[in-house]
Amino acid sequence: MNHQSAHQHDRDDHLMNGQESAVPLRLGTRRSALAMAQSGMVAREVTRVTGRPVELVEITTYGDTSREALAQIGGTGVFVSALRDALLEGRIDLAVHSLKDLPTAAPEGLLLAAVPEREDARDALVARDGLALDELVEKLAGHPARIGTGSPRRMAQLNAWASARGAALETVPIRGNVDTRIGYVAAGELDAVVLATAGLNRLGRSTEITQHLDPELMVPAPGQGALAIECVDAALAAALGALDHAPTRAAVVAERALLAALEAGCSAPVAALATWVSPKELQLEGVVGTVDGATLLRMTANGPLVLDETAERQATALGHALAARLLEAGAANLMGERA
Ligand SMILES: NCc1[nH]cc(CCC(=O)O)c1CC(=O)O
Repeated sequence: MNHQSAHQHDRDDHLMNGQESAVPLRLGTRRSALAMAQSGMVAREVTRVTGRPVELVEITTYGDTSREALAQIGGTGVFVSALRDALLEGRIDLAVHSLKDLPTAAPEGLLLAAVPEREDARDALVARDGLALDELVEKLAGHPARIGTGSPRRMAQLNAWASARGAALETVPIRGNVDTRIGYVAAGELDAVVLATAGLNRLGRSTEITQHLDPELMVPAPGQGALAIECVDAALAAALGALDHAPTRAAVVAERALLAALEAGCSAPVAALATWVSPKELQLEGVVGTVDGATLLRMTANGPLVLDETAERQATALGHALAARLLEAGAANLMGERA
């Protein structure tokens, strides 16, 4: 009997702990297939490191409802603001964003709890007939290849690639989710579209990629392929820190420092990619140009970087140093040339 009640006592304890840990964390997410895929993956990881179940809370952002071109509605923050509002109002406990959609300035009270390990940062071509970019323009024999992208950064680098080869290419501004964009190619309305490799991988659609666009051809957007987990509560942020990948965080901090410094000085397309050339050296490549591709400034900076508590400061310094060199080389003159 004694034995049984002791056993019962254990079970009650266990149940109480179980109940405490069963309070679900509310994870705010956009509703797009890509956002849901990313949030589902993060949700499983959050449960693994916190022991708590996660419930997805769908939030509609302005970027999801507006039909306007992103360059028109301002771009920065349109996919993010509604999620951040929900965090600050306590309607959700954490939010998952694509890091490249995250404005460089964070509002007071939000913590960047984790930057998980980055997926493939490269852009990807999804072209008709399984073609790569050079095969596409060759096959069209002087008729301009029609390539869909709404991104000034992608337009600038596609146009620069084409003019360096005397290839005929026309960028067509498009918007919409991954399905819609690939649909233009399937329907024969466009010869190709450019999308982020990471998004296609996360959606299980990597087989539709006909060419990975290496940085020599196209440097990705700052933060592309990486996710950001934001929250308000410091204890939760500390627990979610287990999902942080220090080398990824340092890389995206460098890329975003470059973006922030250039945003102040120009509104031209900006690309940035930081890669680890050794475990203690980060290389940052930055591109600023005009949408027509006529001017493309491209520079690289290397910095020794130790992944300790000063890592973010070192990465920021690397981004700022490269931005200063780009501005000195004329990046500021590209100001206002956004198309
Ligand atoms: N602006 C939309 C957006 N934000 C993040 C991604 C892709 C996923 C990522 O970069 O992590 C995309 C779609 C795309 O560019 O194809």
